[in-house]
Amino acid sequence: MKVKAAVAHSAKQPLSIEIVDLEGPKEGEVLVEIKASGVCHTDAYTLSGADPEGLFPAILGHEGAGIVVEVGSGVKSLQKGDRVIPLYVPECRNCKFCLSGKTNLCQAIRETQGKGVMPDGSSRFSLNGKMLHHYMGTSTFANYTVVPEIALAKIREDAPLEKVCLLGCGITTGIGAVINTAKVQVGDNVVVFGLGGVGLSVIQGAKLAGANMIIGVDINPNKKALGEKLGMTHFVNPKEVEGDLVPYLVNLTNGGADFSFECIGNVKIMRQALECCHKGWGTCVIVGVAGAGEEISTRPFQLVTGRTWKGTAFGGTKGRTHLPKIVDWYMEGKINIDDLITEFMPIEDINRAFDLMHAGKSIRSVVTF
Ligand SMILES: NC(=O)c1ccc[n+]([C@@H]2O[C@H](COP(=O)([O-])OP(=O)(O)OC[C@H]3O[C@@H](n4cnc5c(N)ncnc54)[C@H](O)[C@@H]3O)[C@@H](O)[C@H]2O)c1
Ligand SMILES: N[C@@H](CCC(=O)N[C@@H](CSCO)C(=O)NCC(=O)O)C(=O)O
Ligand SMILES: [Zn+2]
Ligand SMILES: [Zn+2]
Repeated sequence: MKVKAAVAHSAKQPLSIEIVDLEGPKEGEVLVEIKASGVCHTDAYTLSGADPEGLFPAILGHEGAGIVVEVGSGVKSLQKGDRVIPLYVPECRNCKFCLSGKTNLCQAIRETQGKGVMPDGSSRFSLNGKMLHHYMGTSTFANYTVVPEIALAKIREDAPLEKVCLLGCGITTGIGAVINTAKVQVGDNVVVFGLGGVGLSVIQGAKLAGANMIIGVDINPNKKALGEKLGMTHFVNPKEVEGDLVPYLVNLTNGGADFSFECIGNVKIMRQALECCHKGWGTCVIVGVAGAGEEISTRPFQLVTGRTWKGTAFGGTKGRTHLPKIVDWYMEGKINIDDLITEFMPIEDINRAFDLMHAGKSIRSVVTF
């Protein structure tokens, strides 16, 4: 079939709206009509050329929601008409990782996903007979996409897809980082570096968890108002801090953060995020994605004296099991999605979504089809 897609022909180039060919779903696969997709910083990261797994040409996008149109042979858990959110972290419920009960990082199809193809090693997308790569197993910047059954969370019918698409990545990642990964407790002091869609969702997660101080750190002062609305108690602009940021934060928290979250993807800030943690027990959660070849460093003494570095993908969320409940939280008014959407725009305008992100003028743009 012919579908409309924003194609990334090569790194650093604007996306190009094209009519591309999409093959139907094969065994264990599902054809989904994508109704809306958020634009996450990770899409920009891959488009920038910094992603070691970045492949071109590709159809990017991993924060979508849509409706099942057709299921391939053997698909049992979904049927035509089901509302779904594609998962870049699938949940097969059968691999060593799923069965461990210790992680959400299902590895059933990770290898082919990283190569930009479906589990059988081929792509469903092509343009003028030339193969286009899938991206993160989801490729939501197209009005139709094919996704493995194990990478689709079925959600309730009455959820607005143009809103809950953001649960496909940023908001779930931020809230999950707090609840699943850090396990923030009532009264904890939390520092969040980077107040984009992810960091602001860490703030709302910390508020839900009953944190005491929720300190947001961002170089863009325009993030303050929304941070405060979502539960931030203190805003720190590093450009306005006299002296070093780390002792400033340690002093502000009376000894250091119980938990810090790096939601930028900057390895220098990852160090500051670790070092502002409380001696003896503070934990820094790495959420941001850093470019190819970048490494984190600190004095081992920071770890010897009781600080911990850990990381999270999709906020530790098991998509098929947990996302329906997180959609319920939104429908019940327990979590905020609406305020994080700064603009809806047709897919034709998707390059403006990247421009707004780079200019610090958006939280989440949502493209519709
Ligand atoms: N681990 C995961 O599963 C996961 C999921 C989603 C996103 N991410 C990553 O999380 C990061 C954040 O994503 P996002 O969509 O919220 O991005 P975003 O671009 O919307 O937000 C980033 C924020 O960081 C701020 N910032 C930039 N440099 C800064 C600095 N030096 N000091 C303080 N603040 C600074 C920006 O002003 C902006 O508010 C990205 O690296 C993204 O790739 C990871
Ligand atoms: N391809 C990158 C990895 C990027 C990365 O870490 N992605 C996160 C999700 S970011 C969503 O916005 C993730 O889920 N990681 C786990 C995984 O990729 O298996 C690289 O190679 O550096
Ligand atoms: Zn993302
Ligand atoms: Zn699995």
